Amino acid sequence: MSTLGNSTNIFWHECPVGKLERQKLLNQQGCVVWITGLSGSGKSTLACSLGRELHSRRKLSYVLDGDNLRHGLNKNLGFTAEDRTENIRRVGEVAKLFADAGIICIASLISPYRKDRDGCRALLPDANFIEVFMNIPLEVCEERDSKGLYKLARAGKIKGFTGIDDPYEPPLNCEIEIRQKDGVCPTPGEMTGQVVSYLEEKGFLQVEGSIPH
Ligand SMILES: Nc1ncnc2c1ncn2[C@@H]1O[C@H](COP(=O)(O)OS(=O)(=O)O)[C@@H](OP(=O)(O)O)[C@H]1O
Ligand SMILES: Nc1ncnc2c1ncn2[C@@H]1O[C@H](COP(=O)(O)OP(=O)(O)O)[C@@H](O)[C@H]1O
Repeated sequence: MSTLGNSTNIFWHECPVGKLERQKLLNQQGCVVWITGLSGSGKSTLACSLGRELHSRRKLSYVLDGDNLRHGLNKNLGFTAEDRTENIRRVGEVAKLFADAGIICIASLISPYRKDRDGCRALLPDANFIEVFMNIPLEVCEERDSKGLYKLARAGKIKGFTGIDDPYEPPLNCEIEIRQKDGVCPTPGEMTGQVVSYLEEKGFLQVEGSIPH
């Protein structure tokens, strides 16, 4: 018997098929690619492009996109500091389940607070949490303004917009940084290549003793 959070009298039930067996079936290692950055920095673009590239390599991935999850799982949350923290906590827990399933989980959320991202990292073995920082200047994100939200925030019609009147805390020690070179943003293909190379180098795209199909 154990006590956890607000739940009492709960038990952990071990299932017979474990993570390693699932990974062998998939010939890959479950992990979380956590993409953080300002609105408009290219998180969703990278997440989708990465998912497509992994799929073409017969690797199973799944995208957890902040905007999309707020249509369902997180529809009761807004953008106060408390709600953002709860948003990230929930997605971190879901991402952990996907990684345990052997899937390469791609989470793309602003996730503005360092301690919240670190909390998600702490749910997994450290190497299995790959933090990708979209280090794209605010001016570039604002210039893109694909949803028109920066314009509304500047006009005071959205309060507490990240980067305008709400904080963003950049990672101190991320695994991957996407940044401009000579004032030019990498293309979606280049960003994707950077992440795939990392996954390949660290051995996430294969597993010893995989079961042939
Ligand atoms: N106040 C405020 N601040 C920032 N973003 C806002 C806000 N209001 C709405 N939006 C839209 O919500 C998307 C961000 O959702 P997230 O779940 O990723 O945010 S967070 O991680 O909880 O901070 C974000 O999507 P992206 O542009 O894809 O980042 C916006 O479209
Ligand atoms: N590497 C890139 N180079 C040029 N434009 C990009 C790049 N990545 C994203 N964009 C464009 O910027 C806008 C915002 O991208 P998006 O992926 O929606 O950002 P986020 O999910 O961080 O809000 C979109 O119009 C997208 O096409």
